[in-house]
Amino acid sequence: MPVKIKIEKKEKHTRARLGKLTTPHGEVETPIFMPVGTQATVKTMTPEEVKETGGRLVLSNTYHLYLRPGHDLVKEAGGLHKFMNWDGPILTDSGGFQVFSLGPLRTITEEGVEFRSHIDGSKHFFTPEKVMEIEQALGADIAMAFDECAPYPCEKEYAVAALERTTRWAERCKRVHKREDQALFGIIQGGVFPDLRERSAKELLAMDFPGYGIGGLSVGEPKELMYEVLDQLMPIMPEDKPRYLMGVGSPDCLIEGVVRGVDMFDCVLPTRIARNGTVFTHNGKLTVRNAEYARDFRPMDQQCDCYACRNYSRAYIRHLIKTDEILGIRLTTIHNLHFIQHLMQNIRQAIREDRLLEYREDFLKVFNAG
Ligand SMILES: CC1(C)O[C@@H]2[C@@H](CO[C@@]3(CNc4nc5cc6c(=O)[nH]c(N)nc6cc5[nH]4)OC(C)(C)O[C@@H]23)O1
Repeated sequence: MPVKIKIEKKEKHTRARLGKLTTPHGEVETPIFMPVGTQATVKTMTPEEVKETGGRLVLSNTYHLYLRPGHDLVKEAGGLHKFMNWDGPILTDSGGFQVFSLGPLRTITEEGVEFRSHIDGSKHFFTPEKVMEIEQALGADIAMAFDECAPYPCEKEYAVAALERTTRWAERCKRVHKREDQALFGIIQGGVFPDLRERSAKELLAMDFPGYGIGGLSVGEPKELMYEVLDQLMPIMPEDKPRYLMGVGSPDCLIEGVVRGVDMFDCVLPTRIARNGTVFTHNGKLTVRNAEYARDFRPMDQQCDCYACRNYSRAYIRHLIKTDEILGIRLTTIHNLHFIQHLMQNIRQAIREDRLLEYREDFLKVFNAG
């Protein structure tokens, strides 16, 4: 079994779990936030810096790496771990979401998806079999199945068709996935319809994947609706398999997801807003590029002990960002990744001490007041 989760403790008042996820490239603690490295790099960070912020498992993307530099090149380089010099676990998303979010540039059939590259408009055709070939060549520890993510909002009929195709494609992925040192995770769809979520889950649970992505969320639906879907879905998920909420998220969504039994998260938010000059602080978000910080010689977050907050002021980081100095977005990225990983560490400690609900209240009271 290349990937398995061992639940160390269940929080007394919620569905939250503390776990250890074992992979061919090492063991990580859950709940875990996975920094996104779409094109085989967590943008602006060296692997050592990602580790220094607390990152242990990173994401990369099949669609992007297939287009550039090509999965055959990555395989020739010795696989993704060697290519990007990351010796910890890696998860690759299947690109299902990317090709669907290309909008009019794609055509869906039972066989697969024809799409045009967002780079040069060239035509490509992804089938479950092709995506498995790509992911096995890349060599991540966890590979996501090729699925169809229904948009939000969408008609129930559309969500039914997408979940049924997702189930059929999951079977096709499983049939051709041979790499022993790579775990294939199924992805649950069903939009925001409780009965469809239950049906998608049961069909995929019957295939006995080692772990499950919860797809089709964080696609524009209200947060409360996402929480409702989780409230209905989690009770039927097996205790001994990892639950991975795809594309989530912000600090409040991470806490709410853990409360509902999610083990794994990924999101571009912390690194994306960092490149726009916005950082998370204990008092909410701070856009350090704003003029009000021009002569503010305090650290971005006075409660933070990350490299950026220990050594640089808001004024200096604002100056770097305003002058397009690359160090500026590197420092905001280091801070945001550290902030999120520190939040996850506090969440895991709160589970250990059965005080996750108190932690949620305390954290959000200050964070949302900012
Ligand atoms: C939150 C935030 C900042 O994250 C950004 C942007 C828009 O939302 C995101 C994050 N949400 C997200 N939902 C997903 C659902 C699936 C899914 O159903 N299947 C598969 N294979 N992969 C998925 C990946 C997902 N990512 O999705 C893209 C478009 C990748 O950019 C992200 O808002």
